[in-house]
Amino acid sequence: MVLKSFVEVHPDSHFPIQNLPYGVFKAEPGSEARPGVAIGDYVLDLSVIASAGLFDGPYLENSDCFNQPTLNKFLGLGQLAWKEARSTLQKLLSAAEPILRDNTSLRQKALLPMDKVQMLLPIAIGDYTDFFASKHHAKNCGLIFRGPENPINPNWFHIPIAYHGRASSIVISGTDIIRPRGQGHPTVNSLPYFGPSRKLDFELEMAAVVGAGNELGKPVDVNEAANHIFGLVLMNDWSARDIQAWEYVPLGPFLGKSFGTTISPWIVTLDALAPFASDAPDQNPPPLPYLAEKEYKNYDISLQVSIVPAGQKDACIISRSNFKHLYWTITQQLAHHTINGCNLRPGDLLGTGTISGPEPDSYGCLLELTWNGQKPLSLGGTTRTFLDDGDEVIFTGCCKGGGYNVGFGRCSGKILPSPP
Ligand SMILES: O=C(O)/C=C/C(=O)CC(=O)CC(=O)O
Ligand SMILES: [Ca+2]
Ligand SMILES: [Mg+2]
Repeated sequence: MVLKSFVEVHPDSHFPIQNLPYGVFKAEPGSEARPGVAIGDYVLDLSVIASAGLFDGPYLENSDCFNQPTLNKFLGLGQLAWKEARSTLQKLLSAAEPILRDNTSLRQKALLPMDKVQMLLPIAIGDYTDFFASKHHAKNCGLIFRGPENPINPNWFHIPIAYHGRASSIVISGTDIIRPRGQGHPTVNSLPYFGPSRKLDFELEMAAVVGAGNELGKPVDVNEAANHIFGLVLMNDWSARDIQAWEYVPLGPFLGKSFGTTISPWIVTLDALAPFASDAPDQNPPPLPYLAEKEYKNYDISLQVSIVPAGQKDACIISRSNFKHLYWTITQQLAHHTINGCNLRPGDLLGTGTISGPEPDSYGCLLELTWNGQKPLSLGGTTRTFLDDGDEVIFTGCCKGGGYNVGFGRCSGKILPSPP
């Protein structure tokens, strides 16, 4: 039988009792930030549950991890504490359990309507890394940026390539993104262009949130790597293609990427995603032993990108992709990240890279969808090559289970004009 909550949850909801993703919210503008989990259209305030003494297992009983303005402390406690929290919360919220169900005053204090609270960044992100793990995306970018000779560099099939991103400009879904200014390619015999980016793009990604870290000098074994990942969020790695194309040869992404990155507010745990595990694509050539896994696992997460064009009300779907298309798994990414001894810390964010599928309608950015502006997209009676000021980009992600969803909600951002 499918587990049910006493909280009424619509069958289409992303947040049934099987999910219970973690976020950080403010009940009112002046109030303190605190951790919560999503259940249907409500947020369960974990500080209230903790104060009521309802986390009574060995790992959480005397912990103040739910009286914090971020989830970092809880993440650092490790997977046994996460499992204890999940089983405590699933029990408390289940239809059969009277403790919270039948305590009206506690219920009113602990369950807050989601549309009344403000969601914040759930973690303090010390370091942010962005991988490049979709073969389809790597190939398309190679064809566009480097030509048909060798679209994918040979090292790509051996190394989960990444770049170090900028943590300070990571923002929560719903935050406006200011169009960056920067340098673009000179035309023949002229100086480089300087001004507002003319090729502003999104990148459909997900990101792993690091739970327990590793010590400097002590790499994480690839078959242990899942124990270090707390969960996943949706991520938009906003990218200015003109700035990127001019600056990144030979060193890689810098100002073309660092002006903003958006994440969704709810961290869906790997425990909630476990029923949706799917086989990752075959890796040929086989990876080196330190990247060889007992099981190559992705998750079947349907992803969708829509745009509300400037001045319009309705969203137009422009791409449908899936997390399962990633070539390098998140566990290989994490193991590779630490193989030189680099230490990860609770709350670090590891972007997967743009998640493009094999079909043109599953590409994960406008660079690919419009083939660098050569094939404009039609949407809502207008067309786009790259993003206009006023456009809003919305990602959603959801796993469909037997009788329930495990979803991520949305990750959105609207483009504001560059400063004058
Ligand atoms: O050089 C290229 O082919 C393009 C690279 C990127 O845009 C970097 C990036 O953000 C990787 C990714 O999202 O997959
Ligand atoms: Ca990216
Ligand atoms: Mg970015």
